[in-house]
Amino acid sequence: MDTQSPVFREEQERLQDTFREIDRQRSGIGPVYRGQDFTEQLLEEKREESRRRLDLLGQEPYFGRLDFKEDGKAGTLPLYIGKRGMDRQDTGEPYVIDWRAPVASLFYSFTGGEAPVSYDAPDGTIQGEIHRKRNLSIRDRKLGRIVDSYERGGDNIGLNDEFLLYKLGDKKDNKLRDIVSTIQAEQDRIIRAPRHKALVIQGAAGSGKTTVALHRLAFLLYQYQQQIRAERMIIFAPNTMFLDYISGVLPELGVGDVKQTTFADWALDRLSGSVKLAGDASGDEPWFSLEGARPRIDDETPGRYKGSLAFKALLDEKLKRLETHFLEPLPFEPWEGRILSAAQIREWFEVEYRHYALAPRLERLQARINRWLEMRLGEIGDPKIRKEKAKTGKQRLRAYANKLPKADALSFYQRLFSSEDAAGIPKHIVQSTKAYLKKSEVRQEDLPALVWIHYVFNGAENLAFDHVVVDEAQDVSPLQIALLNAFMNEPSFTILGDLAQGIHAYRGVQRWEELSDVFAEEYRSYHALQQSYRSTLEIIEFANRILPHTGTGLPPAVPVFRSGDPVEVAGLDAETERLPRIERFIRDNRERGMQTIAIVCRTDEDCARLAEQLREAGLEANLISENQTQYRGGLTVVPAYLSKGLEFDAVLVADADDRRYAAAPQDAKLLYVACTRALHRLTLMYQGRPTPLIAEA
Ligand SMILES: Nc1ncnc2c1ncn2[C@@H]1O[C@H](COP(=O)(O)OP(=O)(O)OP(=O)(O)O)[C@@H](O)[C@H]1O
Repeated sequence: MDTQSPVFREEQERLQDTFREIDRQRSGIGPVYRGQDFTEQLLEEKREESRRRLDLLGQEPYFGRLDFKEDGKAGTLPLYIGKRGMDRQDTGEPYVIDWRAPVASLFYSFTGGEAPVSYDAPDGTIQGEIHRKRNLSIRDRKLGRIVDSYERGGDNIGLNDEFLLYKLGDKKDNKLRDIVSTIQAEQDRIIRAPRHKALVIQGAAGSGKTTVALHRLAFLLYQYQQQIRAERMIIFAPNTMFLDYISGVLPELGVGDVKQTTFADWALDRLSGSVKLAGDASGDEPWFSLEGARPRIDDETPGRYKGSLAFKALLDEKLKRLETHFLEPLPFEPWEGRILSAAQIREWFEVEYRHYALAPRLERLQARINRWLEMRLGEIGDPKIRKEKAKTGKQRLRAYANKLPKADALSFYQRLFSSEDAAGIPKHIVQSTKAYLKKSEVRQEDLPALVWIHYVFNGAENLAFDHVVVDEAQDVSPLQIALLNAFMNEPSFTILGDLAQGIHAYRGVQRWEELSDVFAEEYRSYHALQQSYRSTLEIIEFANRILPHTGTGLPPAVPVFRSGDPVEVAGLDAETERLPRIERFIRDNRERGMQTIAIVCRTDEDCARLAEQLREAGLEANLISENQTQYRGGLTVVPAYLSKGLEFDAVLVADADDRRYAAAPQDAKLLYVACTRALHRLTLMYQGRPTPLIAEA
């Protein structure tokens, strides 16, 4: 829009006025209080929160304007919508509206037309009509672009997507960003879904699943301020590098303190160091290496079996049996002639303490026997005899305690896999598991069961979550979800993933019902996101060719109409051409302003070799490996299986030949992941025969 136009000038004035209001309020808060007065300290927390809010507003006060005419009221009200809200100090009128406020939902749900609209306010439904929807971009305190995506009575053709396309055309750095200014209606429905639901979201690659889940956390914190606390929300993601990549979004939305972890780290924490992971703990190796036939995946694949509800049922049955026969009480005889009967011990354990989980019950029992002993000692008048008896009594109590069974998750698990007890578990799983359990080592696939047993033994240690986000949920198991649900009073989940990217299908789910079966009917809520925002039309259409080979039966992703360069598939005549071609790809894309460039190889070894070759050629690349904790952006060399969740301006899939990506669902999923990482430019390179997965139908 022309910067000289009356509309631009009007918005410019509004913006200046907003900055004046922000500055006024900011200076009204006063300096930071550092004294000892308790009331002042409490007030300071509130003042600090206001400072943070005003700082955020100061960077970009708002991004949208909606002119709303409420039924029964005179005049149209321009509502300015921002990441945080602000009322005018003098009149108390809302001046900027928080994007999470009920009325702001109109900004997202409205997609055009003159029909009446409504939103749910705390006092009931409010109806009215929209007269204008405007996007405003503000950077460095300056008004940039103004795009009207709707004007009542106007022709409104083709305007709707303009601002979105402008945003999607941006180049990426090393962090995921918030999308508050362009949240789409289908995404908004998920973000604003009620709290007590287990939302399962199947979303195409690039449909905004991760972003939407993070916005949902910000929404829940706003909407349920009294019931939900950030530090009782938790995000589970596949690895620490991914957590680093998404770590910018919540602070941008003004949300702090949400726990972010991987399931393995969380599980190991629960088990407080009582188990050791085997060297090959992930057990991923056979599934990603190229050598030999890749194993078949079914319900008896170890990772899938150990994460199944069938295995949980077996555990529960054995745990129940253990509980009923847990204690065969023996009488306790602290010294000759003094006996605490087995019946009394049983009574304490089975009746008095029955409400406790096994481990705290045992602790209470021991403390009770100790108290009984102290009382008996107190009855002895002669101090000398008392001292003698105390000595023997304590010794015998220690010996007695040693004989009591232990409520220890690893021992129980080891016993379960010892031959006679293992009935019901497929033989090949028993054999392979027994081998490493003997060395007191476990694998990641054992962690859900171990934490489950630990939970049954110990209770939920007050660890109730208010909300749980599980990202890349196609790789998690029903037992994991059931376990997390046990740490919550009522289900409140956002579970998101894409079965077509299920490259860990040997431990994940094949159908979403496997996860939603964990919840009662009234909590289940399934959503599908098909529109993909990340990549150009050309890249999405190309990736859609691979999709049918994944065996998931998922429909093709729907592109936003953002056109770019065609996808390039380059055949090489000789190995000597490979490195120069890769170097050229990097150079070309840098010249064209691409900030993040990834070369995706099939295996870790392929990546290590290429990164070394690039280094020798003077190109320093970040080589991504399994234990990476940070994603740095720039030039990256990454194995396909670790590229999941990330995105890059330009992607080169090196070695897209028929050996590395054969006609098999697992390979198709890997290639699909690799190709869908690209925002603007995608090239595939191969020697020999190209992968059959990209053949045109
Ligand atoms: N409504 C939107 N407006 C602008 N950008 C969006 C929108 N929705 C998603 N995006 C962008 O699309 C890209 C993909 O988002 P995100 O990584 O959250 O998707 P995803 O579904 O989790 O992807 P994948 O499964 O492929 O990892 C991001 O760059 C995100 O900012």
